[in-house]
Amino acid sequence: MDVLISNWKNVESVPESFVFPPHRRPGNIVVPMSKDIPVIDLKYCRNPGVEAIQQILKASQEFGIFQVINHGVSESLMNEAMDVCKDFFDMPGEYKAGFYSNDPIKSCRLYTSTLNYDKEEFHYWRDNLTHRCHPLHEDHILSWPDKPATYRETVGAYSVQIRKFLLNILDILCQGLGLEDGYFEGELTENQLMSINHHIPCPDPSLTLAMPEHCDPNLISMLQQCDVPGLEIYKDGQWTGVEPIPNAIVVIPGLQLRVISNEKFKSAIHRVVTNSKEPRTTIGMFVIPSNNIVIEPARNITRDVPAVYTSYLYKDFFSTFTGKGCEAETVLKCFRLVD
Ligand SMILES: O=C(O)CCC(=O)C(=O)O
Ligand SMILES: [Fe+2]
Repeated sequence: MDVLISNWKNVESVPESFVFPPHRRPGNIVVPMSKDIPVIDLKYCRNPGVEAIQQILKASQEFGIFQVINHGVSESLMNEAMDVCKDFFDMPGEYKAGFYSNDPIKSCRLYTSTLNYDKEEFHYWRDNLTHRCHPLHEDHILSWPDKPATYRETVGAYSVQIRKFLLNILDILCQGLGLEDGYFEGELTENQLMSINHHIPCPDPSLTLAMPEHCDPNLISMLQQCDVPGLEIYKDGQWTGVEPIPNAIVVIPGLQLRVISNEKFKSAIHRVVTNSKEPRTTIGMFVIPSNNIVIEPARNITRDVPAVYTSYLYKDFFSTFTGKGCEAETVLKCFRLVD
């Protein structure tokens, strides 16, 4: 069978290599949609009011995830970006094969499950296309799909608008934490990856997952869900769904924000489940520090309270993260100063 699940047709049962051991299966439990995850209305503001700032801070403290509406990113551009991403996964297998790679160094790679496909015990029900998209160097753009024909133009414009949006959110968090102006400018936000997930309908969603339980290891992430649910967060001992709201942007502060905020902020534990009816496509954008930047609890915060974490290089955090099976608490423990 073809490795890429987006090439599979008429799938009648879950192949054995995608069936999880019983204790890791999502099972048949119906997970309700969360009524609590904050939905923050920015009313198209470049300079959001005090109320929105307070809401974003509170959401970062209590949930480590929130949704934003009226965010200023063009709705038609969001729809066009989703369309070109879906169209890419609908392209013939021979075209997509040119992008297939499990090499994390490659600036554009298409793979199934995880980059560890060859060694992992069981596979996740997803295909993923990841590529760099900041700065918009021609070298990067030339590595992106050239089909559908509008992919590069649309995704280029989308990357720029989403970056503006995420930097604006970081400015708000910077003010809210009382950090010096421009704290997140430069190397802390040097890289940006676009990560498109595609899941075909799964004949038995109780047996497998589309993405494992995880926290995002980077600085901050955004997600554009399509209208098909699947994203869930783990809070207060249970899983709840993140409702797909048309044109909303989901924001997840990453583990680096948890460290920089000295544990004031959370980074939501999340996973993705499959469904048997419809394909699901989502676009994620990850803002990532440069490898050699020092990450530490912000000094403006640790003037008054003890630092919870030691200083480290981002690359050391990231290699520990992948080395420890992407298990957030285990990794954070390696850099903790206090229990
Ligand atoms: O596709 C989703 O809804 C979530 C994706 C995600 O969590 C990730 O790519 O890190
Ligand atoms: Fe994630």
